[in-house]
Amino acid sequence: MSDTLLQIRNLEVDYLLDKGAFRAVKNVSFDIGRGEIFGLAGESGCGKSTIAFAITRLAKSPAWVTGGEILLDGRDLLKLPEGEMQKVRWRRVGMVFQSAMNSLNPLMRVEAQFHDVLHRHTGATRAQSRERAEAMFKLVGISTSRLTDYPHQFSGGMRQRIVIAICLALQPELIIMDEPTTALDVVVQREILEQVIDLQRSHGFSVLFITHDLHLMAQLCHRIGVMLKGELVEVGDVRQVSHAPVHDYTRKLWNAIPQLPGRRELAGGVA
Ligand SMILES: Nc1ncnc2c1ncn2[C@@H]1O[C@H](COP(=O)(O)OP(=O)(O)OP(=O)(O)O)[C@@H](O)[C@H]1O
Repeated sequence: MSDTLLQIRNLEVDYLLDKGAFRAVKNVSFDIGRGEIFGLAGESGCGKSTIAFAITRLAKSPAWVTGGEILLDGRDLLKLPEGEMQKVRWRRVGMVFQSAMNSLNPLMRVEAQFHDVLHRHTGATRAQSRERAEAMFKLVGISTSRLTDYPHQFSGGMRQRIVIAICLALQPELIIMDEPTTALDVVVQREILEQVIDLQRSHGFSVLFITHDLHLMAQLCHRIGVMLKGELVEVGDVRQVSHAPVHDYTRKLWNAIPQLPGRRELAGGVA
């Protein structure tokens, strides 16, 4: 088994608009290793979410993948029949999106939502789902007595933890987190992300972490890719990208972060 879990090769994604095709992702290539937290940074509209949707093949019209490969353990996801791809989604590649809190069904008790996902993907019985749901609730720090509650009975932060718990219940090898906590206040954001990192360390899954918050990204990720207008302009380990950025745009991104008193400026990056 290779150390590389996901290989994105020369990915190109267009949005087919009335006025012609708009290329949102241009010849992008990067790898994510097993157990690696890979961050994708860049200003709004540079194509980060388009890549996340392409990996999961959840991109909807007018998005169109026009070129490249997305290899998961060497198999090109872009070539899988939809039925096979459904088995990959959640089971091997979990997703926590910005709007994840809203992805819970308001009319179903949380326990039933665990069962729904677990039964569909693993054929779990109700008792097995309950057991798994309890274990996951403990992991994300919510009392198991609340499994019978409805989503509206939880705070925003708790709902996001629940989505993460459901995602983890299937033990995916890769979790894509696209602005997973942006809608939450900073304290809750940090708490949740610290928890995800703890879980990542104990469970060893890989993470593709997408956020505007470069500072947070530098704290959480092993490697970072920086995007500009659909192109990946720099990829490197977190120390290199933050302390010795090669691309001018990466330097600009760092310099755009408000400096804390006493912070050193290093080669255009921050220390
Ligand atoms: N449904 C769509 N139709 C047309 N263009 C789109 C559509 N969705 C995204 N785009 C365009 O594709 C480009 C990439 O968008 P994308 O959402 O991937 O960027 P992003 O880096 O994730 O931004 P953000 O950080 O704001 O979420 C942008 O120029 C955007 O306007």
